[in-house]
Order: sequence, then C-alpha cells, then structure tokens
Amino acid sequence: MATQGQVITCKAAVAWEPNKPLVIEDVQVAPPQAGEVRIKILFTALCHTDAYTWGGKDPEGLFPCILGHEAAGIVESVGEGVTEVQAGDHVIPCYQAECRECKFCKSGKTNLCGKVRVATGAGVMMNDRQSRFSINGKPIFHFMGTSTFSQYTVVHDVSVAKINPQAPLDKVCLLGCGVPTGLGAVWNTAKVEPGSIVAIFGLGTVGLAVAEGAKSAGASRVIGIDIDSKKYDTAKHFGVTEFVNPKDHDKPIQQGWGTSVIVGVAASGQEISTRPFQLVTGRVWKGTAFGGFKSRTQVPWLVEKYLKKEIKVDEYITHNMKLGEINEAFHLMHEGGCLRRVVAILGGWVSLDTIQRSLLWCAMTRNELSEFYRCRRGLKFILVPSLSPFRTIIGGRAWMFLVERWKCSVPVVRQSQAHILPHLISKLPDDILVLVLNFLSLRDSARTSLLSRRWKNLWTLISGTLEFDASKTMEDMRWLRKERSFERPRYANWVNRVMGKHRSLKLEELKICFDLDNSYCLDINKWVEFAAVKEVKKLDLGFPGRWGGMLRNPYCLHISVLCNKIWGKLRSDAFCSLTDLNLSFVDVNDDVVEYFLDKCHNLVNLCIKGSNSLIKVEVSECEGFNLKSLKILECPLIKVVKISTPNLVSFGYDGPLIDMPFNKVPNLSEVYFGGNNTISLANRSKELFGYFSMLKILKLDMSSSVYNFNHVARAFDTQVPELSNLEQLELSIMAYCDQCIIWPCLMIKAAPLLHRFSMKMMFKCTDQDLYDRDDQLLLNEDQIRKLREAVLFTHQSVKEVELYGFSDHRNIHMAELWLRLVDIAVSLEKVTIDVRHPCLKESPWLNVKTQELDKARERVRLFVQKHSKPIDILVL
Ligand SMILES: NC(=O)C1=CN([C@@H]2O[C@H](COP(=O)(O)OP(=O)(O)OC[C@H]3O[C@@H](n4cnc5c(N)ncnc54)[C@H](OP(=O)(O)O)[C@@H]3O)[C@@H](O)[C@H]2O)C=CC1
Ligand SMILES: N[C@@H](CCC(=O)N[C@@H](CSC=O)C(=O)NCC(=O)O)C(=O)O
Repeated sequence: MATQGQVITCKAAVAWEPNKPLVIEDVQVAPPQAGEVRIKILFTALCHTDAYTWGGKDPEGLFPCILGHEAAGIVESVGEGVTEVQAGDHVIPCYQAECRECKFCKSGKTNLCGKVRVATGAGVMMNDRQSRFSINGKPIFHFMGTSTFSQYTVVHDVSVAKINPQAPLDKVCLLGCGVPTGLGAVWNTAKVEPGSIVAIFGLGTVGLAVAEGAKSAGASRVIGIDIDSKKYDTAKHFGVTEFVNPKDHDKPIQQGWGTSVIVGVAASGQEISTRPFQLVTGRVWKGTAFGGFKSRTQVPWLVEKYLKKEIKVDEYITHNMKLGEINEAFHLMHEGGCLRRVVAILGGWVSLDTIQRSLLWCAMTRNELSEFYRCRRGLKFILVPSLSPFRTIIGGRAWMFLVERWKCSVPVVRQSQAHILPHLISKLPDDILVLVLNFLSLRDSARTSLLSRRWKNLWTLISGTLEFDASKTMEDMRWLRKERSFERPRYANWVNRVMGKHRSLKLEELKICFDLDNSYCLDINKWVEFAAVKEVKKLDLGFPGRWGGMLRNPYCLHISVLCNKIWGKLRSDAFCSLTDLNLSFVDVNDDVVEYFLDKCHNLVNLCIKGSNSLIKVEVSECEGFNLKSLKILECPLIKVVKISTPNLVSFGYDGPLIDMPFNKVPNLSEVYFGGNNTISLANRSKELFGYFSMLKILKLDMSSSVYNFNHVARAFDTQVPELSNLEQLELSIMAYCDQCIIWPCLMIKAAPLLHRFSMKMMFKCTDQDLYDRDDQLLLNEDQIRKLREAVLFTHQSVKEVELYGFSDHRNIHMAELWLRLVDIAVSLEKVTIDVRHPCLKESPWLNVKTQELDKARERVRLFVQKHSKPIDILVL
C-alpha cells in the first residue's frame, strides 16, 4: 500500500462544537500503531446516538470530534501485531469491542468488553492515549472508538469485524449498530419465546428491528407504539401487528408484568424510577448494548444471514447521500418517513440502478450489444429499469422497442419485480458487464468495484473511454483558490493508479485534463506511452492553467518520447491507430507535429492549442492521408501554416496574422478564426486562402479583441469577405457598444444562402473601466443613423437564429437592434434567445444579477408578443 506508514490527509465531517453544523475538513489521519487498524470508510449510516452526542447530551461527548459509528469499509493498513485482518479486508468497525481475553469477554455473560473502553470513552487510542486525527497539528477526538464520518479512521484491532467481501458495503454498514441492536434486544436480551406478546416504544430503525426480531422469534402479537400514526404502514412490513398512538389516550391502557428492555440512550441527569413493588411482583428491567451481540464474532454471522436473506437490511435505508450532505442527513432524522440515511464517504453513489439504466441505454443505442445478445442463446432476458427518471425520458416506447428488438425471447422485468434485478444482473456474463461499464464515467465504473468481489476488477477491463475528468476540482481551484500544490499530485496519482490497474489491451479514448506543468513531465510521458501501448484512437491531453490559459512552465512533449528514445518500449507503429489528437497547452515543436502527421495515417482530426514552440505546420498531400480537420490555436510564435490536402474539410486558426498558403483544398467548407486578429483574418481571407467563397460554415470568435477599440471605430468602413455559399454563421463578440452589431449585420447581408445564424455576446459585467470607456464610445447622431441603415435589409433564407448572452442591462440600442434580426429574416422559423452570459451560464459564479436577467427575459417576451410571425421562440 502506497499510503502504509504515512499520514493520510482526507475529508472528514468534524463536529467542532455541540449543535453546530458539521464541517467537512481536510483531516490528517496518522498511521495505525501497534494493535490498531486504519480503515478506508466507504459508507456510514447515521444513528440517533450520533445526534445525541452532537446535541451535547452525552456526558462522554468531547469536542472537536469526528462522529459516526455505523459503517463499513476496507482495511488500508494495520499496525504491529495485528494478525486477524490485513489490508484489503472488508470490515465493519464495531463501537463495542471484543478482545476475547478480558474478564468480561471470558465471562460468557456479557458482550461488553473491558479492553479499550477507557480510551474510547475518552476519545483517544489506548496505546498512547492520543488521537490519530488532527487538523494542522490540532488533535480531534475519536468517538465511540470508530469515528466513521471520515474517509479514513483508525480503530483498535479488537473493534474490527472482518466480513464476507461479497457483501455490499452500502447495505451491511447498518449491521454496525441499529439493526443488530433491535434484533439482539429480542433474541439475546429479552429472549422472546414463541407466543409472547411484544410492545415496542418508538418505531425508528431500532424499533423496527425489534419488530423483525420478535416476528422471527414467533411472537403472537407485536404492538407498535409511536407518536406518529403514519408509521404503522411501514411497521407492518417489519412484523408489527397492532398500533397504539399515546396521543390518542389520556390514561394508561395496559397493566401487567413482563420484561422491559431499555435500548434508548438518555441524556445525563435523566433517570427512570419505579416502586420496588413493581419488580417484586415479577416485572424485570433489563438494558441492552448492541443487542448483546459479541461484535467481532457475530457481526460476520449477521452479514451471512443478510446475504442468505434471513434478515432485512436494505428495507431500513430510506436515503442515500454524500459526505457533503451530512448536515442535511442529520436534519432528515426528524422527518417521520426517515429511517437510516446511508452516506457515501468516498465519492458518490453507484448502485445497480445506475448499471441497469446504463445497460438499457447501451442496449438501445448500440447495435453491438444487441448482436451480442443474439449470439448468446443462453441469455434470455433483458433488464428494464422502469425507474421514473428513465420513464420520463423514453416513456413507454422503451418497452415497445425492447419487445420488438428481442422478440419473445426477452422477458421484461417490471418494476414490481425490481427486487430480483440484482440477482439477474449477477447472472450476466462478465463481458456484458464490462460492455455496460464502458458507458459509465470512469469514476462510476471504478465505484462498481465496491458492489461485491465479482465487480472488484471488472472496471479495469473497460476498453471505451478513460476520462480523467477533474473539471469540478479545476473550478474549485479557480474560484475557491484551492491549493494547486495539494491537488496536482492527487490528480497525477489518480491517473497513475488507474493506469496501473487497467488491464484491457486496447482503449478507444484517453482524456486527461488538469493544471499540470512540466514538473510532472515524467508522469505525463508515461501517460503518452500508455496511450501508444493501448493503441488509443482518440487522445486528448490538456494542461491549462487555472484560468484556462498557458502555464508558465508548460509540459513539453519531446520528440524523443514518441521515437522510443526514452522509454524504448514503444513499437515503431505507435499511434498508428490514432484518429483524433487534441493537444491543448502541451508544448510541442514542429518535429512533434510532423511526427504525428507523418506516422498517423488514420489521423482525421488534429488540434494543437497553446504551444509556445510551434513555428511551422506543413500538411502536404500524400497517399492515404485522411486529415479532415485541423486546428492551430493560440500558438504565439507560429509563422507558417501551409496546407495542401484534398480531404481537408475544416480548418481553425487563432494566432498572429501570418501567410497561410492553401493549395488543393477543394473540400474545405468550414473555417474558424479566433483571437485578436479575427476580423483581419476574415477580411484577408481571400488573399490568404483564395477559397473563402466556397465555405459553408464560418465561425468567428471576436470576443478576445475586447480592448482593441480600433475595430469598433473602423466598423462602419469595414469590408466583408465574399460569402456566396455560406449556410451557417457563428459569431462571438464582446458586446460593449452598439457598433459591435455592424460587422455581423454586413456579414449576414453578404451571405444570401445563409440558413442558420448564431451569435454569442460576451459582456464584461464588473469592469468599471469598461463602463467608463463605454461613455467614450457613445454614438453620435450620424453614427446612429448609419447603424439603423446597416440593419435595414431583408434576408430571404435565414431560418434559424440563436442569440446567446442577450442581456439588455448594458445597452439599450443593442437589444433593439438584435431583436430586429427577427424582422429582417423573412423566412425565419426558429429563434432561441438566451439572456445568460455564454461562458458563465453554468457557473455558480455568474456575476450578473438575477433581476437583470429577468428584466432581459421580460423585454424579450414583450417583443415576442408584438411579433406576429408564426415562429418557434425559445427564451432561456
Ligand atoms: N443500546 C444500544 O445499543 C443502542 C441504542 N440506541 C438508541 O436507541 C434509540 C433509537 O435509535 P434509532 O432507532 O437510531 O432512532 P430513530 O430516530 O430511528 O428512532 C426513534 C423512534 O422513536 C420515536 N419516538 C420519539 N419520541 C417518542 C415517544 N415519546 N414515544 C414513542 N416514540 C417516540 C421517533 O419518532 P420521530 O421519528 O417522529 O421522532 C422514532 O421513530 C436512540 O435513543 C439511540 O440512541 C441506538 C443504537 C444502539
Ligand atoms: N456515552 C453515553 C452512553 C452512550 C451509550 O449508551 N451507548 C450505547 C450504544 S448506543 C449506540 O448507538 C452502548 O452500548 N453503550 C455501551 C458502552 O460501552 O458504551 C453516556 O455516557 O451516557
């Protein structure tokens, strides 16, 4: 284990003070000492006792601490002298230890163990009476010897129950406390006999487990007592036969004798009392801790009972949540319909439902799976998840489709039989399951390893896409200023770990994108080698800085990495399968690009972005050369782009104004220009290419010329390129003054066959300087007249208009002018108007106020109401 003997920094929910929300912190977890075990916690449930201590009622409660005691996980490492468990074992941490040596354990009369209780009650470990948890040196107390609200925890070896690795950890975590307590209260403590009458006060998880235990013990009547009558319905499924709500009665309704078992934990100072006469006349008072079960011995036995379906567990789980939602999970505790909330401590959830959904999806969209099914005569069913989200998407047609596709050989499993789905899935052969895993994200497919031993390594056989997607972390690094020094090695380790485990010989697609600079060149070189060895078809490497631009010390892909000089392992035909190559903020020189163009005869799409060393790109005609799309973007020192290849369909460029000799590109029909020189490039396109008039699609991004006011000033005099065949025009502009509209309008005018027009408007919302400059750019009378003239025309073929970032809060003329497009286009059928900023609309950091957006939407709607044409209008 790479982490063995090391301090692990991980996430944990820390209770800093009683009753204050738990805070997700980066916590240091020290390695286990002698007789200790460090466990990677995967799932934890919440028990009322956690809430009791968090609420400050526990006399043993110490703060700050990490709560949690009903969980399951995998042993990460063990301390000296630990023999009964080892790294990789699936375990349930037990708040009630079992040393099998102390006076109590040997007595045979109690399940309470004396070996470590003094330390667990004091929030420390027995060895040195210190905590293994700390935050920047400040110790954080343990809780109940378990502290499972942490991705890693350290427990005494006498508190670890090793369980069957086939058991789903997201379910059997409940066997760490609530369910055994209820069952054991009946079986071990009260020792209910057949025919007995059992009354249960409180129908939460423990109470329902009591009902289940009572039913299985043969009780003749099981009376549930709760202040919420709605619970009776659920309770019936667990064995409750009658129900009493104390609120419906003003005096006792039952007298008699028998055995009372106290389970509930009460705050310090709270007492129960009775007249001795009550006991004298045959009533018995007992209590139970963990249902009297011997933890290390009997928890594995309970797990087996669950696997054999002899006891319920799944039925107690009402919510699946994530670590970040732990405070919400506490609040839910007080909701009537809530039993156990299981929190995924590491990452999110992947359940069999996800797999079922994925299975159906790929069955419906991929022929290969249906062929696969056809070939396998033995396999005679298809699983149909009739889960509501799916139903909303595909409705009843999915059923028809499946029945049609697989005729009668496909019995469909309906929702009412959903409980047998896991069983059916487990019958699917591995190759089908792997095929299905290809449709999950890398994280989700890796998470299936937790489902059971069978699933453990299946994900390592996926041959579709390995996408190391860390966009969320990148976003946090950007806005929350999350530390790069911490996140970079974590990302690199993740990629290395996954690649180390990956066993499929081939891989369709590899995508790696993170803020990594050249100090990670050894790792990245290995990833490039991995791509070559796995014969990837699509390789996407991106190493942008925090703000999406170049790093000061960018990763440099050296030609020697590709030519066997460093690793010596690559075959001479390395990358011969490559069809798509996207190198973004990877420093490559001319030799590297030439290598890919020369060696990769299957290359169809090539994009080089943000390389400081690229000077010249030459694509020449040669037999069997298939390149269809080429993009050279943000390479500041580029001097020559020389192209002569008949297959080229699409070309994109963003960089200095250079000569681009294009020859023999008869199929070129799509061009993109971006960056500071967009307008100049477009205007000079005829002399640069000579091919401009044959373009069908033109995309111009003029948004980065924000400070280049000369363009705006010259807007009235600008020439537009010849666009006689253009069908689709996409523009991005920095919309800071009315003149911005002129050039696009002239382009629309110059494109008589234009079908679809799309415009993204960027606004610089917070830059006061820009507001000030706006004043300087206010139009004079003459300019306003020219502006109106510029939009005074009609266009016959435009059918579809999309306006993104349409916000009128900055500029009154612009809104009106853009809406005029709807009038200009006489054949218009569809308009989409999105008032949000095109780049920020998905971001929580949107700095345009909601009222402003609402105002803009309202304005659009008013306009639409005035408009009489029968067009389809979507306002976002
Ligand atoms: N001895 C041991 O080994 C263990 C003890 N415990 C203790 O057992 C108790 C139950 O735990 P758990 O099942 O997790 O908790 P739950 O919250 O799931 O269940 C408690 C149930 O009792 C109901 N209730 C509350 N007040 C009353 C009342 N006055 N009369 C009747 N019913 C009432 C609650 O209703 P509502 O939801 O409406 O509030 C809830 O349904 C807790 O005190 C917990 O600390 C737990 C595990 C082990
Ligand atoms: N620390 C509290 C008592 C808490 C308590 O009673 N705990 C139960 C388990 S509750 C589980 O959810 C228990 O079994 N205690 C036995 C033990 O050894 O801790 C207090 O001081 O009142």
